[in-house]
Amino acid sequence: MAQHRTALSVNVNKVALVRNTRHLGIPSVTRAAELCLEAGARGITVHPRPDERHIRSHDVYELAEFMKAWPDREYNIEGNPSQNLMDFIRQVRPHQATFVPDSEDQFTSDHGWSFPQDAERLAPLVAECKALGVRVSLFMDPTPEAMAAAKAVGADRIELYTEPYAAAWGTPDQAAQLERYRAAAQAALDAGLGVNAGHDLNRDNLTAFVRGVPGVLEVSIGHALIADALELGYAATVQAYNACIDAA
Ligand SMILES: CC(=O)[C@@H](O)[C@H](O)COP(=O)(O)O
Ligand SMILES: NCC(=O)COP(=O)(O)O
Repeated sequence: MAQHRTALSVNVNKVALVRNTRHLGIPSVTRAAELCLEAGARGITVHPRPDERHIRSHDVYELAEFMKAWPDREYNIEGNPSQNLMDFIRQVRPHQATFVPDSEDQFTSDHGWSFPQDAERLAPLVAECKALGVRVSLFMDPTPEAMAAAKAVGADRIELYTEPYAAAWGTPDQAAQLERYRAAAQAALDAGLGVNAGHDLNRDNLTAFVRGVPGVLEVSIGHALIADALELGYAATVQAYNACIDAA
């Protein structure tokens, strides 16, 4: 059993994706967030991409207003600080900004920041967030050697990009992948960083991840969780994911 309970932050991008296929406003992104928080999610995540394919600007602001009624829960906004993210951070001041090095038209996130290449442009943006009172997490591949550099640019946390772990689930590579993430998380902890994780986590692979990777403070989960919610409903789904965390 982990020493702390890993927080579940529900990414509601995919609710907006369905909503955007009509002009009817359903399904509601804020109602989804409300049902997830009522069921025990510890936070809400959005990744407003520049093309607004799912989360749109108005969603970011409406969720910011909505989250004021949930002062003990976390609002996490993800994105590339060289694109649209910083304007949202300046206006909304969420609890956490997760910097992700996606291109403008990226299909989905598929890699973390690179050091030393990205250090010079990240440092002032990290500093600006922290001056605004916003915690900064950097989306990172599971590379232990990069963690000291992430700390050096001022980040509070890193978010381990977990798609390679998820892709290896149920294959002979599973144990080796988990070991990569364990080592990367330990290096982050040793550097004084908090550890988040996300991308393609699901009800099958979550427990082993939280059990095997030290110090995971938060998992942000969207695609699989919202797919499960189509079958089970938001409340039962959030409870099931929290049960996966507790089973670790
Ligand atoms: C950083 C990360 O892994 C998530 O933000 C993920 O990319 C969600 O974005 P999509 O919902 O657009 O795939
Ligand atoms: N930061 C990861 C996230 O928010 C959700 O990723 P996914 O579960 O949609 O792959």
